[in-house]
Amino acid sequence: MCGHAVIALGRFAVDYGLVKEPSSPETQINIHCPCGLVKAFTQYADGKTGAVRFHSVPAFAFATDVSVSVEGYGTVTVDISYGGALYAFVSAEKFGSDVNKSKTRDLVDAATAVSEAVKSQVKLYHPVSEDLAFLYGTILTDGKDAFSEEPTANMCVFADAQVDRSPTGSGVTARVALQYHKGLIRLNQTRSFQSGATGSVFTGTAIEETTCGDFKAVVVEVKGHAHYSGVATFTQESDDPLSGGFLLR
Ligand SMILES: O=C(O)[C@H]1NCC[C@@H]1O
Repeated sequence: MCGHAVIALGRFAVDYGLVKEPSSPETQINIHCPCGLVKAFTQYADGKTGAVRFHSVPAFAFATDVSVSVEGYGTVTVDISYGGALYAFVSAEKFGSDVNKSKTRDLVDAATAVSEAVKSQVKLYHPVSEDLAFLYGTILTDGKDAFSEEPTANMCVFADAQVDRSPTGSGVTARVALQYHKGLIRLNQTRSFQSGATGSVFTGTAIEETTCGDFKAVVVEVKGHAHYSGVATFTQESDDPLSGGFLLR
């Protein structure tokens, strides 16, 4: 699930007329993601769209204080949480790094090694669907999980060692569920989450208690801004050997 994309699609759906009669001050857009229904609410006034907030699927702390043996780094203790996708969370400090200042290469290497360790050493599970029981990535944090008005930073390294340029919608959801599980934030207490990569900010709030199978869960509201950067047309020619795309590692 991509919360960052939900925020972008919330604006796109209104701006490109997918919603026939948008309402002010907000228009609701229901988006069916692989993890379930995500409700987006797009600010809309005087014909212009603005910030988008969404309500997540039930998010829950899967396991806390899990020790894994990480190649090149030794034993590392991580938390694992679900916010539409499963992530491992660990403070960058554990690797002698700073999520805001260290070289991206160093952060990516540490996060990727953690992801590989968790994938091979921890049996993951999701009560709704086996398809959701995989680790999407590792989120390195600044360790500032106790409630504060100040933003807390994180960097998400997901899929094939890609770095998220946003604070990660599904990652913020998972991190809020983790903080709520640990009693570090209350319902309706909003925190700001800043991307260690770009400095962009989302807010995250646990708004409702719920369950997901046997897990105590919360619905999380994530809010952010998306901006247009262009319009593109892709073409696929039948004789192009690279028309299916390629991946450089
Ligand atoms: O915002 C998100 O949830 C996504 N961004 C990249 C990784 C996640 O899918």
